[in-house]
Amino acid sequence: MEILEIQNLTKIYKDGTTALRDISFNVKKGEFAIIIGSSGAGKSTILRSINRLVQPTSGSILFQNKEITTSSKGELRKIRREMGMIFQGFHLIKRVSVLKNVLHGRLGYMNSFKGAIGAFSKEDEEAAWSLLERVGLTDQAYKRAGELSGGQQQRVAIARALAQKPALILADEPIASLDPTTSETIMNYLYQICHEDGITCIVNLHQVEVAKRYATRILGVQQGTIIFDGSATELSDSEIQHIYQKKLVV
Ligand SMILES: Nc1ncnc2c1ncn2[C@@H]1O[C@H](COP(=O)(O)OP(=O)(O)OP(=O)(O)O)[C@@H](O)[C@H]1O
Repeated sequence: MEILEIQNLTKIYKDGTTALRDISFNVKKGEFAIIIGSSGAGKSTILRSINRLVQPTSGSILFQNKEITTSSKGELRKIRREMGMIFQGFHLIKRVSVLKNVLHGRLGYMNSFKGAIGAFSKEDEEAAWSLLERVGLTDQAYKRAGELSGGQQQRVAIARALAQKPALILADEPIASLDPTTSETIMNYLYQICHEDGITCIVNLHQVEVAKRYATRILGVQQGTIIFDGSATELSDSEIQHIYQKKLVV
């Protein structure tokens, strides 16, 4: 079953930069898709278009059969709570506790008054504790998020994304600022939890070897176009060279 259907997506930024050129691809429920490509290829623009942090110039994005590119503010709020987002820089609120950060994953389901005063339900609190347990951080729950190591902060970000009970997780360079061992831990958590819970995941990565290890599908992007779409075993050295090779500008 398709969870995401992207058709003829183009993004031209205000300054005239064409970041995406007429790209089309579908994602099936349960896929762990990894997008690779050199810096500036358009990876972030793809992810940000999917949750409409970026407004596409043209094209269509259907998420669970709902059109994202033209949805109203209210519809977008509902759509976004089913999409967890994980960033390179973690995007936690550093001065509040780890537990509160995880609970913030529930804000999209609360009215703004309850959200503002932090009136989380008992059910939400229990769920947050069990998510912290899944990412091995119950002993850090009352620490301020900013006191944690980078790898621990990314685990909090994963738990926060899961608190949304998402159908889809979008992870934009989740290991770019972490050392190799910590990166492996993060990828293991992300892969395992998505696999166990049937959550579809799209990850942007720079590290091709890591992509090959985890991806059920790899998308290779070059200058705003998808030039490879296949499995890790299909991604040969020459394909990798092709993806990372810059076209000559004449
Ligand atoms: N807000 C913006 N305004 C203008 N151009 C932008 C903007 N954001 C991105 N771009 C440009 O769009 C192109 C694609 O950028 P994008 O960030 O999607 O690439 P990327 O593959 O994610 O790169 P990286 O791996 O370095 O994060 C690049 O040429 C970039 O400079």
